[in-house]
Amino acid sequence: MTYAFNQEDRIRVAQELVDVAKNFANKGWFPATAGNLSIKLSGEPLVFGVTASGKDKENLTIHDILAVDGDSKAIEPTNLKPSAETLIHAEVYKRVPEAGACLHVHTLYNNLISDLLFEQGKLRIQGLELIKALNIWEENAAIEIPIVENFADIPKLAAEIGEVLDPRVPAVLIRNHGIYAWGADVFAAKRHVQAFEWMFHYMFLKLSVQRDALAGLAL
Ligand SMILES: CSC[C@@H](O)[C@@H](O)C(=O)COP(=O)(O)O
Ligand SMILES: [Zn+2]
Repeated sequence: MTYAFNQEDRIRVAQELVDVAKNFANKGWFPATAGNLSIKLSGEPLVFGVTASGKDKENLTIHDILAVDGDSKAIEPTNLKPSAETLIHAEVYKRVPEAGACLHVHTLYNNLISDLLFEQGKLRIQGLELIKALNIWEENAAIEIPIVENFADIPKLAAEIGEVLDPRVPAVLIRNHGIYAWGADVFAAKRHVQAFEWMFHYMFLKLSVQRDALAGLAL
C-alpha cells in the first residue's frame, strides 16, 4: 500500500503531538498517563499518527507515536501498542472529514460537569465569548456538547460518540472520563480543548453558585 504522506510528514506530526502534549501536561490534564492524541496523515485511505498506549504524556517523545489505519491497526511492524481508545479517534475522522487532529484529556472540570449534567445528555452553553474560539461567530450563540456514558467496551463507546457528535460543536464529553475534541489541524484542536475546558470551569462554578443561592432561599 502506498500512502499520501512521507517520512517528513510523520516526523512533523509526531513533533506536533509532543508539543501539544507538553502544553496540556503543564496544566495537569494527563493525570496518571491518561489522555491520547492524534493527527491525521491521510484521509483516503484513513491513516493517522496516534500516541501509544500507557505512555506518560508528560514526557512524550516522537518515538511514542505510531501510524495506524481506519481499523486502528498499526500500518507497519512496531513494538508500540496504539492507544486503547484509538477507535474513538478513527470514528471522529470518519464522521468529520474536515477533522485533522483529535485530542483527549482528563480534567477535573470536564469530569465534574459531565457527571452533573449526564441525565440531560448534554451541556448547553450560551453567550460566552470563548464560543468564538470554536469558529462560531453569531451574537449570543448557543452550543450543546453531547455527554455519553463511559462504556468500558471501546467499540461501543466509539459508535455512541459517532452517533451523537455534532460537527458544528467539535467535542463530546464522556461521563466521569474526559473530553474528545477535534479541529482542522492541531492548532485548532488545541484551541478548542482550551476553550471547552475554560467554559467547563466557568459552568461548574456558575452552577455551584446558583445551587448555593437556591439553597439559601429555601432556608
Ligand atoms: C490511566 S487511566 C486512562 C485510560 O483508561 C484511558 O482513558 C486513557 O485516556 C489513556 O489510555 P491510553 O491507552 O494510554 O491512550
Ligand atoms: Zn481516556
